[in-house]
Amino acid sequence: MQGLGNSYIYVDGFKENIPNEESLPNLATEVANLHTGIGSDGLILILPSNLADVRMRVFNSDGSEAKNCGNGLRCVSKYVFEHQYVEHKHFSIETLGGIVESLVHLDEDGAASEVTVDMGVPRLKRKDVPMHGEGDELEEHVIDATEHIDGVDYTFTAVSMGNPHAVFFVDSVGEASVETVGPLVEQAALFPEGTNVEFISIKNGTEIDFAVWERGSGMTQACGTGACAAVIAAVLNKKVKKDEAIVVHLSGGDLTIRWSSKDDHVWMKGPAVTVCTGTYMIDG
Ligand SMILES: N[C@H](CCC[C@H](N)C(=O)O)C(=O)O
Repeated sequence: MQGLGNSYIYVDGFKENIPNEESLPNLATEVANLHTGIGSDGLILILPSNLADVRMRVFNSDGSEAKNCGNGLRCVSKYVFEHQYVEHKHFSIETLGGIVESLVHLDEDGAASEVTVDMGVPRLKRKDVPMHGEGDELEEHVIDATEHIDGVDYTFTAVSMGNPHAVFFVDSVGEASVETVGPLVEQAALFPEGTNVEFISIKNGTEIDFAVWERGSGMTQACGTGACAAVIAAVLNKKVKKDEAIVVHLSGGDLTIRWSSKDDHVWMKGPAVTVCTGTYMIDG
């Protein structure tokens, strides 16, 4: 399945025997491989849950397990609704980053083509990103440029949506050095668990252009948690307003994000698409 081109191989843990724990990182890397596997940004497991209606586990293409995945949440929502694992259009999903609420929107054929996810409250304390450094409250941070980051001073805002994000403001997303600055920030010592890296430019009060270098997967077409982090960072830096429905233009398409001042929750709305189903022969 894919959400705005951010594709994962989804395994239905209600039907399949999930391989043993230690084999999951390698399985993620294996199935994600375009040439010797299937080809995706990673692996997502759809599982029963004791805490919510269903549970989602996310593995990046490098095998690392992530605590949240916005595009994944929309596709898991579509899948569990259409497979009748949930009784209503509104249900909860357990992730390592917390429990979120999902609402599927049906098209004229009764398919769940769009999904709204209440992504919960963003985490803005340094220790919750997590990010090293002094002071608890996050304000705009300057990362010291070195010669291998073309010697330019970059500023970014760090936000957690259950997973870490460093959001950079650039004049033009098309000219951003995503493939050079992205991996350097992803692995910067500042972030003990690494980080996803977003590059955004503010088009106007309700639109943001967006590119992303994902932790553990590299350049992807879209990052749902990253789009949420982008809007949070834009509000914190007074470039857009809370409660406004902000359209984030990602490479793979648009997401609508709103940070509500009523409950401080972040809402994400966007598409979810089933590409194909099949059987994968695990080596050995
Ligand atoms: N690479 C992310 C996980 C996938 C997030 C992204 N695909 C999304 O849609 O939010 C991380 O390691 O935190």
